[in-house]
Amino acid sequence: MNRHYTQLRNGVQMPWIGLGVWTPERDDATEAIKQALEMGYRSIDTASAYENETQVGRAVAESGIPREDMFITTKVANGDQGYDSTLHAFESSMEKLQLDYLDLYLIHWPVEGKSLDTWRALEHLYRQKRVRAIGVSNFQINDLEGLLSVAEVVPMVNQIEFHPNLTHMELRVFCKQHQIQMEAWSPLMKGQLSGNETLESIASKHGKTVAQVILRWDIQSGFVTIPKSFNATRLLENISIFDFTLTEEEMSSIDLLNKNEKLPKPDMSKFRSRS
Ligand SMILES: NC(=O)C1=CN([C@@H]2O[C@H](COP(=O)(O)OP(=O)(O)OC[C@H]3O[C@@H](n4cnc5c(N)ncnc54)[C@H](OP(=O)(O)O)[C@@H]3O)[C@@H](O)[C@H]2O)C=CC1
Ligand SMILES: O=C1CO[C@H](CO)[C@@H](O)[C@@H]1O
Repeated sequence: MNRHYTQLRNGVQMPWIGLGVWTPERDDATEAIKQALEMGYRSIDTASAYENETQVGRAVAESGIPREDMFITTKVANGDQGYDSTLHAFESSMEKLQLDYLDLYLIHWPVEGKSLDTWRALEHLYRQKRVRAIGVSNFQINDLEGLLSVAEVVPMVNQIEFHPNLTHMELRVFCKQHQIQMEAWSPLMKGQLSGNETLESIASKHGKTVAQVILRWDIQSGFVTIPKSFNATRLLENISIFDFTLTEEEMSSIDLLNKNEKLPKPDMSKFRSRS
């Protein structure tokens, strides 16, 4: 059902939709991931900071799905940034994930004075073939310009907050120019989906839910999307988006909902050195 892939600039195939597994409550993700894999999900987005890489590793190992069919992403935490500490953090993540290679390794957030050294470590892991693709997260145009001025390997992915209230038009143009695949975090606005007449009317025209319309809009906008759900009904709902197409007019009317509005910031104390 979700065997739909985008091709990264180095030729690696990445599923258009994956499962996000961050929860503020630190709920156990193992059973939800297993259910998702049975339904056809093949891509999982975790991070060292989510403290659930062990659960991801267990669910993937117990699923019996061939390694080459899976696409696993994790991220280096802010407190681990720097060259040696990133290499160390990578090995720790791999052990928890029970993997000998990773599909995508991201810098979780830009950290001033550290991210360029972190990037050199990611380039090293990429050259050593420990990682099939490397990228960044939460990088704005100025962060990317700084990185691109020194990078030997151009980032393949930039994972950012993206939903109908926050559409990053300029960043999208920049990433497209540099063949950096955009990826949407919190695509479902953390579940705050009701009360928007435009989205509700498009959903009812297609016989789909508002969540499905937003996820379809993501991929038609060229964004890989990683909605989180630990509920069987919603897990299935979220990957059932390949049997309809939004018109150009519908796409534009969703683009016009943009308010440049970020979701409220959660408690960042778990994210160590992020100030
Ligand atoms: N790089 C970064 O800095 C960040 C990355 N991320 C990544 O992105 C992923 C997704 O973002 P996240 O912040 O979790 O938020 P999402 O926008 O994916 O929303 C998740 C919430 O929406 C609910 N939900 C899921 N599907 C539906 C549906 N079909 N209808 C109604 N409600 C639904 C979920 O509840 P339920 O589980 O009960 O279904 C959950 O409460 C994260 O899990 C993480 O992997 C997130 C934030 C930052
Ligand atoms: O990855 C993450 C999980 O979600 C948090 C809340 O949106 C983010 O701040 C963090 O970067």
